Amino acid sequence: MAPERSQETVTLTNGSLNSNGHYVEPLMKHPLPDIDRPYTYEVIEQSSRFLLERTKHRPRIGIICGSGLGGLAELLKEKDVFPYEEIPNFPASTVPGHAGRMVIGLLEDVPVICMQGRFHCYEGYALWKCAMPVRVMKLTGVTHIIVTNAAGGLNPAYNVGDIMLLKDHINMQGFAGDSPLKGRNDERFGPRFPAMNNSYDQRLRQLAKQVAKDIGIDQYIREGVYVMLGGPAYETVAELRLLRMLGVDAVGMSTVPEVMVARHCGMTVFAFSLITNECITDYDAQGEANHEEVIETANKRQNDLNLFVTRVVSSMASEMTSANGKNGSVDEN
Ligand SMILES: O=P(O)(O)O[C@@H]1C[C@H](O)[C@@H](CO)O1
Ligand code: HPA
Repeated sequence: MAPERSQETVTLTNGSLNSNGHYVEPLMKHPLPDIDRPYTYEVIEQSSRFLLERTKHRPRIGIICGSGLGGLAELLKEKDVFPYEEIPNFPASTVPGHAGRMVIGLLEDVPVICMQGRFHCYEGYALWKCAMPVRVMKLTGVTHIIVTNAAGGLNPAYNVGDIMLLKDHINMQGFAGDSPLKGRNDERFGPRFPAMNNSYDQRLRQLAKQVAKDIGIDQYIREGVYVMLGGPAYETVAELRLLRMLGVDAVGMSTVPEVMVARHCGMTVFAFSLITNECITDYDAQGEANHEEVIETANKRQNDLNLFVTRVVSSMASEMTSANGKNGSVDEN
């Protein structure tokens, strides 16, 4: 519609015309476009309050379930289940193998909050939005987070079905100037310039290795470096060869934003990749990476992984109890 010139100023969608008919930019409250403007503390608080008002549990341990690994949430007892579409400010989960629910309950007798399905940037979400549930967990009382994913094995010594404990990651998006921590920083979450070395807690890795030994799956345990690429396409041979030269052991499409946000707000992090497929680094190979294989491997390894995570959570809760007299629940404060 043509603007009305006879008025002093005329409002357009993004700005206005002044009395001389010149377009005037709208006053920007913040110099960043929406995609780089993360939810405020108050918005995150609204989501966490929604959960706290609807569950009696007060977990200090959070779990993010990767592709095909959401079966763990089914094991929770006395559980309260919240589909993402019911939680204020939550995005929708759109990927097969990601149920899209927050489940809060008891794993054995330890209270946990479990994301049954996560958000990926290839679904169209900004990195901060992919990781926003971590801040929601933080404000519900979570201090320790277990992040899991399905990943392609790039280290030639790895086999499909292995469990790689993350000792580090490469934040490839960061190389290109993107970050889940981009935009205005709220010190209530954490500092403007957080350190990222020692992101993957050494003690929890030791504990997990001991658990793997105790339950007889230590032959599958590896320790390595994970890289997140944007996806959704799997990698080319040349890309994989480059990543291997950079020291990458496993390739995926998630986890790094969540871990960065968790570390920013002071959480202790344990993360592992289930190696669901072998990365193809040979031009003559006939096979192709595909999501069906990823889900199939995850299903095959489900029982071992469920037991592994259950025991890791029990051991973590025992250590938290002996450290400060709390059993993994903020109830006990
Ligand atoms: O959510 P995760 O990282 O476990 O899922 C991986 C990465 C892609 O979403 C998908 C590719 O098959 O699996
Ligand atoms: N590449 C990237 N992401 C993945 C893979 C892979 O081979 N497998 C599971 N997620």
